[in-house]
Amino acid sequence: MRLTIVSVGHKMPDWVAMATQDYIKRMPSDCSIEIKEIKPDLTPAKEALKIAVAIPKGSRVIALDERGKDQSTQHLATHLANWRQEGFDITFLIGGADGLDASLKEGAQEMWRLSSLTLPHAMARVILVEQLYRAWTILQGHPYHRE
Ligand SMILES: C[S@@+](CC[C@H](N)C(=O)[O-])C[C@H]1O[C@@H](n2cnc3c(N)ncnc32)[C@H](O)[C@@H]1O
Repeated sequence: MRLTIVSVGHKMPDWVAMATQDYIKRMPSDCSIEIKEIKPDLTPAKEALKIAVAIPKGSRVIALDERGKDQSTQHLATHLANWRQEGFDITFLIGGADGLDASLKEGAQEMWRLSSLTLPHAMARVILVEQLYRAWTILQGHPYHRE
């Protein structure tokens, strides 16, 4: 199973790269996370064209948006276990300053929110990667996650 994050924003501050890489390198090879950065463009519609090209063929798509469906960390762990069992590849989409284009949100299999707050896209990226790592530790019974 491959987890891909297609995220608008490049040349991110060092703290973003450091935080994401720290969690990414803790993930096992059969549950790896790849981040594909998309250069911000003038409109979400223009960004959508580049995002669509970056989505791996056959991958299920989850658009991240503050208006999306709530997920608990425990739910994420259950999803992760199912995706691994089914051998699904999953791509998460994170928009830029003006959010994701409607075409991407409508075309995605699901739309999730990480919080009811509007997060900066850099923060959404770090939180998503940490939550994927946390979900994986739950499946492993690793002490990183405590109830
Ligand atoms: C600065 S936000 C965009 C805000 C934009 N005005 C909108 O209405 O969507 C940039 C991106 O971060 C992600 N994001 C921000 N807050 C989020 C949240 N609470 N849950 C999930 N994703 C979020 C989304 O992918 C969003 O497109």
